[in-house]
Amino acid sequence: MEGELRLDPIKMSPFSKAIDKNLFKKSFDLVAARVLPQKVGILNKICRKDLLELPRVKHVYQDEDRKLVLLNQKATLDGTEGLSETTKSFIKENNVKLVPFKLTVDYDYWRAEDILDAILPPGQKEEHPSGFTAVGHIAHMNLREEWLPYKYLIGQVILDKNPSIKTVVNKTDSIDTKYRTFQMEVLAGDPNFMVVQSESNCKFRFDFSKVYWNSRLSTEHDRLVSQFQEGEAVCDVMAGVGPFACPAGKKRVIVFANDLNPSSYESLVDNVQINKVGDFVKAYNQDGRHFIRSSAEELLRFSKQEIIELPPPKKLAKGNSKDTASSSKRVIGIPPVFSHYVMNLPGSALEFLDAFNGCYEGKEHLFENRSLPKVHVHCFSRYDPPDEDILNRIEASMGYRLQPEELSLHYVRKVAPKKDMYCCTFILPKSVIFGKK
Ligand SMILES: C[S@@+](CC[C@H](N)C(=O)[O-])C[C@H]1O[C@@H](n2cnc3c(N)ncnc32)[C@H](O)[C@@H]1O
Repeated sequence: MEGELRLDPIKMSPFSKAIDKNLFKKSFDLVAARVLPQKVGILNKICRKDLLELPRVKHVYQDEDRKLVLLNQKATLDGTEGLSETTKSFIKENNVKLVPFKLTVDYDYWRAEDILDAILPPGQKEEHPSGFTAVGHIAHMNLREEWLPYKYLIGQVILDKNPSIKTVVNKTDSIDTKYRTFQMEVLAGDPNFMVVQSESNCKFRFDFSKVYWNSRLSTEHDRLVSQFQEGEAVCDVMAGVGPFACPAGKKRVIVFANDLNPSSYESLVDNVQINKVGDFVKAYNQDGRHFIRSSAEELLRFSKQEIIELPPPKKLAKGNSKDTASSSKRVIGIPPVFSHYVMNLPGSALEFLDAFNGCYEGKEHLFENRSLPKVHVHCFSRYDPPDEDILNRIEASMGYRLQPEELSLHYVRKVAPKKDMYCCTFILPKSVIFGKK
């Protein structure tokens, strides 16, 4: 047990739902130096290298009017072995008494990895399944086939060892549903899927069993939001519960955020309110293809208004005069056209690009002093490099061949061994958006 305490294998029946915690109570025979309290400091200093050093185990205990200082696990009771000459001399010169000490640890002491190593069958220990993704209070696991017989035990260990986790779920199918949600089974804890998750300085509340959420996309959310400027308008075609829309709204970007899943839409509306971005983010529940077309008209109508942003109530009270209130209010104009389209539905978003054909037909004048909109469309590709594959798919859908230099590809993450996620950014060609519908 050098450096750490170890658990021997513990036999537990697979499929059992409860862990017998008594099986994890273990005692270890050690040697302690019994000294006057005032000697502990000097002993700690001089014999430092020979003291017990174990994570999460204290090495000094009270024993009536004396202190017991635990020595390393190799030290023998007669003090002849396992100790350096310096420590031996200190013991001799100070007449230090060595006494036996039984160190007892229980289930609470062991880490999830220790417990799983002890209860799972040997041979596969290098990859014990203690990893999970946390979404609010939920630990989301994706257990491999061989661990399934032990799934409830694994769930219980994860629940016991992670104080912020109240529910442990395992994914039971692959994500290929319309709304990118997946079936899950509760392995341990409360069957409560309503979570609150923080990301990009915003709070998101949603039912994890009914909507799409992936904490691994937080960098991608931040990356795109950082490209949006105050006063620009963004069309988030597959917005989910708002991880692009809400942070963008906080930057005073005007966002039309849409999702086809009624549960996502419900949470989106809720999250807009929670994050106080209602002046900037409007939520919709439409099919993305339809939304690309309808939102252009809708924004044009909306741009006849302006957003008047009042200072927060506290500031008003401090200033204590109407003048201060009106001078610190901000008027933010709404642009008639979108500067960005975000389409994060990697399995099929490229196929929605045909909807841009003619979406600004007869509206060239709106772009007189403005840049054409940029599209940020996510996709998967099995090719390396993926450029040609993606250019072909864009052309097949949009009916326009982009030049390689017109397409900027950002690698987002590996989804499976031969499946990478990318974000393709390009400026919508004039002939597409001003052409015929
Ligand atoms: C991969 S999720 C991305 C959600 C969010 N943008 C994010 O980054 O977390 C894709 C979203 O597209 C929505 N969706 C699926 N089909 C759609 C469609 N035809 N039109 C609009 N949204 C759709 C799903 O409900 C889901 O919320």
